[in-house]
Amino acid sequence: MANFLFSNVDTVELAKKYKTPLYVVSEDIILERFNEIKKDFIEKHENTMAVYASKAFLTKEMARIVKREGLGMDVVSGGELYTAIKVDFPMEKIVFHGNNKTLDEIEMAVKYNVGRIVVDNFYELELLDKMASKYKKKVNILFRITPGVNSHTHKYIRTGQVDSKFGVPLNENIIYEAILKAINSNYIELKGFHFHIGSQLQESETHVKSIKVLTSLMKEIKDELGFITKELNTGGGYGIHYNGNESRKPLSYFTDAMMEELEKECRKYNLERPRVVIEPGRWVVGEAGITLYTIGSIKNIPNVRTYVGIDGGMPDNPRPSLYDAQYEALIANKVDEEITDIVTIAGKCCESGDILIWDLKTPHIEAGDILAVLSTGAYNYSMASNYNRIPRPAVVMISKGNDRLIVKRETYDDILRNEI
Ligand SMILES: Cc1ncc(COP(=O)(O)O)c(C=O)c1O
Ligand SMILES: N[C@@H](CCCC[NH3+])C(=O)O
Repeated sequence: MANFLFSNVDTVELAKKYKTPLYVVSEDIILERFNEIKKDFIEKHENTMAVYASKAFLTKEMARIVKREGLGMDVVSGGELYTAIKVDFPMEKIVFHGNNKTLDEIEMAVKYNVGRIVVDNFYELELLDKMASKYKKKVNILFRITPGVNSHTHKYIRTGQVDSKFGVPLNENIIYEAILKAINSNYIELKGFHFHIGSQLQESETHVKSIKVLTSLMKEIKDELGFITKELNTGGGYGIHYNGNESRKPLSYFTDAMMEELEKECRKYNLERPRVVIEPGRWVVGEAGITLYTIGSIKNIPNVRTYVGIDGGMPDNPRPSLYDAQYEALIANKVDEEITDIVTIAGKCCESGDILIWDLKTPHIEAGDILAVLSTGAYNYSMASNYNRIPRPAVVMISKGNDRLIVKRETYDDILRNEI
């Protein structure tokens, strides 16, 4: 009987050693992605920078890897920033996002001198101006702009359309006012703009359209306000393979298309090409992670369906119930067995919607088999909860055939830790 090897490590042995459910993350795959970013974006195009969108997957060890590899990091909360602070991440390489940063978060950003604060609205601009003046520091900002393009992805992970909670709307009066306020502040240095149009995108079309929109804005505000855009942060959003036809395209499929459009438009408008920043999250870690579960109860409803129960589900992977996300999976201890059955993988929560995979083709399954769900590296650990008071799984990182624990499995006492 053959076992499933993930990044050259026997996953059944990992399940035995660390128990299940278990997140397994391959440092080898993460490094392949970082190397592709360096070779095909940073070194290929001058005056560029890449920041890893830490919301996809962040632990102290992940932050150390990003730091060691020399990339920047996008954070979206005090908690993500705190993780970076705890590993002495270079603060000038931090980009701080968020549509409603709290005063405490703004203070943290100013105090620790984060490299860029991406300002989402006027309210934030005012709070930031006051905070920077209190600390007598000049802060570097970008404005997040909603470019008004519709991306083809689930509506909950679309962000660039006109009707979005994120960013400054593409409205002349609003944008001019924002820019003038920033320019006239003694404590704010406006470097340029940011857009992020959505996540798990399969085509570069909306990125390219957004570049068109932003360059036209850059031209207009240069003419009208004399403001020169020095930096353009183009967000992330590059898709990966989960299931069916979805694929992870080479990074350059997106970045070359954007750079080409940007250079063309800058020539057309006689603008100097700004520094370009990218912020991939899912593309870096999505396929670098899998989740291992142990199979327990099996319920066969004759002529209807077979439900296969696992020891995790919605709390460690909320994506199927949130976005109808579809995953591929296999029986890790039976990879060479003939596929004979079609089953539905059910999580253990008290929710009918806690189904991880509908109609998965498998060999004959028995209790005790190990299920490996693929492409769970992004937005699984980071979105995990303790629903039904289920402890969060451990995270194991594998590198060059070796495994190491990077996050301990939660205990019941961890769940009760803050309770009085
Ligand atoms: C501002 C910003 N940058 C980067 C990302 C990373 O997105 P993705 O994981 O799709 O690359 C997100 C999340 O969608 C985001 O909101
Ligand atoms: N959490 C989402 C992605 C959100 C992207 C962040 N702006 C997902 O799992 O697909």
